[in-house]
Amino acid sequence: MYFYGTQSVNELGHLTIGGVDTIDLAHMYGTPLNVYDVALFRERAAAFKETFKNVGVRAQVAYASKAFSSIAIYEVAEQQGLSLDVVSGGELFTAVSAGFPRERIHFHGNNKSFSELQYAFDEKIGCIVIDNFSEITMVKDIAETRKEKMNVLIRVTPGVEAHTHDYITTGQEDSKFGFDLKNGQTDEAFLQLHDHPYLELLGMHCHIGSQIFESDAFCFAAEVLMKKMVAWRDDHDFVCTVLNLGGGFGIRYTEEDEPLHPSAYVEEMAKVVLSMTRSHNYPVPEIWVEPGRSLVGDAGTTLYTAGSTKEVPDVRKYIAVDGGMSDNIRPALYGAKYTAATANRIEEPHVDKVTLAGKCCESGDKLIEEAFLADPTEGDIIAVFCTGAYGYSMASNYNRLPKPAIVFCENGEHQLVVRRETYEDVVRLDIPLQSVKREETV
Ligand SMILES: Cc1ncc(COP(=O)(O)O)c(C=O)c1O
Ligand SMILES: N[C@@H](CCCC[NH3+])C(=O)O
Repeated sequence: MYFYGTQSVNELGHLTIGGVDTIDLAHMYGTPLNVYDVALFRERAAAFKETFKNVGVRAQVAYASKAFSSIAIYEVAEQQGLSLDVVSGGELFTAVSAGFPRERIHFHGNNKSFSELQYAFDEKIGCIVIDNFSEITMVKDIAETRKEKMNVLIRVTPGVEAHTHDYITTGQEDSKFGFDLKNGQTDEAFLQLHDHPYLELLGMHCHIGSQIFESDAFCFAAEVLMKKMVAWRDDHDFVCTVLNLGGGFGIRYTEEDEPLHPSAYVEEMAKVVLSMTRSHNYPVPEIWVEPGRSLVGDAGTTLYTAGSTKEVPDVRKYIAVDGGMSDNIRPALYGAKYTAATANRIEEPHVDKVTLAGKCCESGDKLIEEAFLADPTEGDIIAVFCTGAYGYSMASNYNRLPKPAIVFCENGEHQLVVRRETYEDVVRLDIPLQSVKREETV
């Protein structure tokens, strides 16, 4: 059994997280339940920050909160001295609701609306990462009308094809994100922004994709952007003070995954930046990174209750749980792989091969095609590991399933941080038919 972070086993043979018995949690809060190991999040955050300190560069580590956005996780991020990457008015509102320091909020997105951008100005956030030409027009318009300053970065697609699922690569030229580096769009964006009276161009941003293991791809992206920064200095006498290299650091979902320690990726990138600054006599920029998955992914575990089983003779045994693609779309969307365990008998041999199915009305709603569990039977609590990133944040009410509750565990204590949706929540936006007149039919 592979344990993440503070996971362990207690005297009852139950899985514990943050020193709390997961079976107690399942009984107290119900299932499906997302449980976060807060100490692991803190450890990861500290490791990123420590790495930059050791390498000797100024840095901001921004939590890419699309991975899991809630007021409580923003509060923990704040406590850890992280910055915050938000990608919508809704995430910004969550940050504001958490009282997150505005100057450490960075706003991303390939189609920010005028009102979202105005909201960013209202809140005087730290930086807008500009993605396209219409955004330049809008941001200039807002800044000039209000006569207000705003820091901006230019998002660039550096032409790096990282090895990951097609849906989560973003650094290649044919991407909906950012300005292309090779065809001149990035330079054009630079010319439109670099001497604006209200917009403070800090530098460049790139993010090559998600769940990437090879550090070469990150280092290559750093090199490509540094070269462009040097060219702007040489041609326009403009020095970038910030280089944002995004997130995307891969984590271990199953034993097939062999990531480096998350902070090792940033160490290598920082070294590339330092060596380029030395060889081009360039002032060392502040490096920003945006880890999402590598901060919260393995800190999250989902607890389900096992329900019906079905044997397809000589083919497989299905065991269904009380959630599925509604709380974790990743297996259905990306073919993502996970591991699981029978949390109430965690020490027994996990040798029974089953397909862990969800309860949604879709044949593709399988959480794990080949799960090895300890003789799973109805009523068992099944823990699916590593669900902390892009699980709850991509959850839906498909089949009108209420979204799960979320509990934080740390030092033997637990706290509900997102309550479970009720059936009333599920219909809260519905408006019953009232005034539509029907033609009388005879
Ligand atoms: C711009 C940007 N930054 C950071 C991230 C975080 O990525 P990850 O969760 O893989 O670290 C993403 C998502 O892929 C992103 O689009
Ligand atoms: N949602 C994706 C990652 C996309 C990251 C956002 N750019 C996943 O679950 O792996």
